[in-house]
Amino acid sequence: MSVITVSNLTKDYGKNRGIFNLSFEIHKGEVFGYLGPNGAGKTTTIRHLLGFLNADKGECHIGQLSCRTDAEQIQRDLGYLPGEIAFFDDMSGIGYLKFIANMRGMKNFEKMNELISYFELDPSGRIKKMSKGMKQKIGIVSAFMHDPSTLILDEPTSGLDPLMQNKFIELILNEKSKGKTILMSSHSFEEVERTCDRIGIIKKGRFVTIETVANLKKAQRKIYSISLQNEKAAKDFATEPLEIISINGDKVQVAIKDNIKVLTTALNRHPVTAIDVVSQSLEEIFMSYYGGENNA
Ligand SMILES: Nc1ncnc2c1ncn2[C@@H]1O[C@H](COP(=O)(O)OP(=O)(O)OP(=O)(O)O)[C@@H](O)[C@H]1O
Repeated sequence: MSVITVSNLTKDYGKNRGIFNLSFEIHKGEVFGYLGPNGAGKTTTIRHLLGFLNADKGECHIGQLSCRTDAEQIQRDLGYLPGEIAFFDDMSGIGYLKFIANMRGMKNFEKMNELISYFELDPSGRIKKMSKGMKQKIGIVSAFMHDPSTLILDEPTSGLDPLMQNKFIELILNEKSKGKTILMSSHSFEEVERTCDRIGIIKKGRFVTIETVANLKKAQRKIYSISLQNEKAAKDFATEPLEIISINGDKVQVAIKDNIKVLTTALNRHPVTAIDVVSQSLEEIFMSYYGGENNA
């Protein structure tokens, strides 16, 4: 069952900036990672889902609600963590949380208190005086405290230290086990790898891929490091019809996708002393989609 549905969503800011014909669905109980370089269009998409922006073309829905016409209800029900949180700086952390709770008509504060202690947060001080990480924790508590069934989180761990990032990942896994549906934009490959079922990567406002994490890993070629008896043998090995990545002394690195037979034939023909698989991290896989560009 689709919980978040985006159809042909387009917002054209001119000069090829914005988002163009984006379509995707996020199913119940799924954690969807929304990735892309800076300026790719992640926040623009999210702002449409919250009903803060109206599309030039296309539409999006959360459950049965239209993000355009039912924005008020969506904003009340959804668990939303913005990329940049606009706080009332003069309020205390707890004052802000109670204010939001009140707006949502929240009666039960159990989850709010649990989250405050889980993230080791002292919300009594004024937000103005809080560190970036503390403010981020307030934002996270605010997004999760009413136990929403759907959450949209824009770079949720930015500003958190590694211990707290880990705690956040545990929180996501726990919420996922309860059937929550989550869209999460992120620049942290580790966080995405550990939490997401599927990933959509956008660049310049268009999808370059939407894939399961498992398939992304599978589709990737494998790198083998072959050790040979000496440098000359390594050079000879490198003349085989294989994709040679590097030759370094008596070691040759080759990339293999479907041509494993070519490799086994080559291995039989040369004085090989060892073979190691060089594992590629998901980050390296992502970077091949990002294309190594700094700009979207
Ligand atoms: N109000 C606006 N007016 C004009 N251009 C805009 C506006 N808002 C966003 N853009 C442009 O649209 C593109 C997408 O921006 P967006 O903030 O959605 O990217 P992002 O993927 O969230 O980036 P980041 O990872 O840096 O947060 C960028 O080129 C940005 O400059």
